[in-house]
Amino acid sequence: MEDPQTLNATGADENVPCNPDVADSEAWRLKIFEYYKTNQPSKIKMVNSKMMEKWAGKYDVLYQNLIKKYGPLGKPLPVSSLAPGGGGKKSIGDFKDSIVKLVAKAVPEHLPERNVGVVKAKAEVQANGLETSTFTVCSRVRPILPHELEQEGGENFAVVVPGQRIDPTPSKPYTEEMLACTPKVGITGKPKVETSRFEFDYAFGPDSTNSDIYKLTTEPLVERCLNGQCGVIFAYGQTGSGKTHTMNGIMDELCESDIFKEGSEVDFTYLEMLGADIKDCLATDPKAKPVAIGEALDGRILTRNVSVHPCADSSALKALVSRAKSLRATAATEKNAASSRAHGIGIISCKDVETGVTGKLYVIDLAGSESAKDSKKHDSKRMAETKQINLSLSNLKECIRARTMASEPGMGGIHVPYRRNKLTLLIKDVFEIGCPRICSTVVMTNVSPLASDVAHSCNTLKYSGPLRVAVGKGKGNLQKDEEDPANWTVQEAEARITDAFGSEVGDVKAFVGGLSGVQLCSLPEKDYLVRGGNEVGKKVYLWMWALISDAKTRRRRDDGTIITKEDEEKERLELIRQKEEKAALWAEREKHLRKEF
Ligand SMILES: Nc1ncnc2c1ncn2[C@@H]1O[C@H](COP(=O)(O)OP(=O)(O)OP(=O)(O)O)[C@@H](O)[C@H]1O
Repeated sequence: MEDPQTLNATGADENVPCNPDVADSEAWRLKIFEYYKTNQPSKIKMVNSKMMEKWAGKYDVLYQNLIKKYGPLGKPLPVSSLAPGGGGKKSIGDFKDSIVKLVAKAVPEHLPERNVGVVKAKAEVQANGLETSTFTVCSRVRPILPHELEQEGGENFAVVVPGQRIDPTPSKPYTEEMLACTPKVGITGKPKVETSRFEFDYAFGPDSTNSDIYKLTTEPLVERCLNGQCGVIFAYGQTGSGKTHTMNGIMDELCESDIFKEGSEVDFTYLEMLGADIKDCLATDPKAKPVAIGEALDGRILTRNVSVHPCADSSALKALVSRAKSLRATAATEKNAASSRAHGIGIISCKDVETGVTGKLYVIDLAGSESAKDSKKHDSKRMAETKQINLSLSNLKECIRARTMASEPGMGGIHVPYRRNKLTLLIKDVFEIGCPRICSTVVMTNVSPLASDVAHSCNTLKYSGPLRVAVGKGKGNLQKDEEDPANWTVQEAEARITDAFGSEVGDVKAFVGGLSGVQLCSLPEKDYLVRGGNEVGKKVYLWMWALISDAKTRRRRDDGTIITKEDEEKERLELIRQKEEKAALWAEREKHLRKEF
């Protein structure tokens, strides 16, 4: 066999034998092996039987391609000229037009009508008393920005796009896809895209406006808030992916919403949180003490040194929102021209003046997640900030994952670590299993459309998609717990209190005051004392809490049915019987053994 060096091709088009002496596969294998060893040693593993089979009869073409891609034998091209993803002399940016066409092919032409009720449908599962916390997980890809469009060359073109609306199945009644088309340049030097599909409740494209998004995702949360419950929407994603744009847009829409209704009082608070440091953005006293968030013995979340701003009407709320936005923007530019380095938390409270029941709506603009590449140039202070941000984001994801897992039938005993972080502690109701105050949470995953960000976008989408629990999938088949006060209607609450306390409470209708069980659960002790007097009010309050804590520790079978006290007693007696039977058997055996020896 001829020495491969003597067949040395010094240029892409030279000396490559079309019908070479070394025509047999083994000789070509050695030749290609030598080539990789010299020009691309890190890929030497690729010379294997699979490759040889694939290129059988076309080894000369393969060799030509290698020369084009990695340079003539012995003169490898510098690494910097190789495109990411395995390209040759040309980079991904050089194939912009072809890749844009390939991405366009992946986009469906006609989409069926959109289902506009996903958040509400999930709320109905809650309304049955079957689930206390539901998650709707959406994604939004922002448009390419004018300055990005103006950039010549590079990877400033869109590869993340909304895809199909998926046909419904019982476990996935409504699903939309987000596609991430990762551009690559193949060994033949041709561009291609690898399409990854991610499923969400809603996938919003660059044409969707904040107002569209508000209607589908946040309007139902306003209803929650007005009913004394809890709604949370937060934006999560890479720095510069559009979180602040989305959450600010949602707050603007909220100012114009139905949140102002007769008989309710609206308050607004805006906090900024970085690790354990919490700042009240709307504090009027410059010497205000640091904000503190903690948990009371009875499980309520208490905040200290937080300014609460009453809003008489929409223009008062607008003024506060725009002050919070501008303060947040100033803080961001002081530190970094582009980035919010802390979580921004807007809290709207709606108090029913008659009943005192307060609903809450949280609009949370999370600090941007950063990859190692993004934070390479940070100084030590910025690195410490990044660490804090990444820690709290990972805790938040862990809590959502654990809470959604706890919604799967048969998944008992799951720990949700919401106390590890002030952000998750603040929105504890979302994570507490069996929390009497029901919560609807919307997770908005923001991604950049750019080819240069596609790896980060894929990671973000890959992580957030599975957090979604399909409507009715969760514990949809759970047996309703009739003993849990959170499930009582107004009439049931009246009947239960009458059964337990008879005439002791006096006028039971006045005591219950038209509140449902879940509303009664969220009343503080002092309200019970006002309703029933110090002695009886306290008795009813303690009785309610005993029922609530029993409901929280109630055991269930895998099929979702409740294990009642009687069932537990039967189980206990059966265990005793089995133990006694075993003991008797052993006693009998021992008797026989004694006889034998
Ligand atoms: N849907 C959109 N339409 C138009 N412009 C958008 C959209 N989304 C984002 N932008 C623009 O993109 C830029 C970055 O967005 P934004 O500041 O919201 O990102 P971010 O994710 O909050 O970043 P960071 O985490 O660094 O704060 C802004 O100039 C914003 O106006």
